[in-house]
Amino acid sequence: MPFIHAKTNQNIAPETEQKLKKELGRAIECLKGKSETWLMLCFEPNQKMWFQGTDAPAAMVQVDIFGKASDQEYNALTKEICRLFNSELQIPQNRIYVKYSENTHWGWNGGNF
Ligand SMILES: O=C(O)c1cc2cc(O)c(O)cc2[nH]1
Repeated sequence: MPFIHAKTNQNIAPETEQKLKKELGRAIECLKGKSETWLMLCFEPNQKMWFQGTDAPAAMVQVDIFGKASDQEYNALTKEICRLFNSELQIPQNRIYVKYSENTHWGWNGGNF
């Protein structure tokens, strides 16, 4: 049950949002055992964001997972996320942060996994 929460100061057109949704559903498979089946997404476009003193295109992508993944898996996912946000939203890869959180407790449907 991963959760990807992406904030950006760029607009996201409806067709781009669909593409991001589809591609992130594939990218999450970089993490062993994760898939679109349990993936929740949240896009927050048009945010007021500054990085390194400028409001040039930037993104903050937070990935929450239940359990753990390896450094290699995280590196592969960061590569995919940066490639995707660059190709779809024209955000330079050096203006994209990707942050990971591993969670031991995750609730769903009235109970915890
Ligand atoms: O996506 C995951 O991290 C995930 C899905 C899933 C389903 C399930 O029934 C479990 O017991 C664990 C679990 N993790």
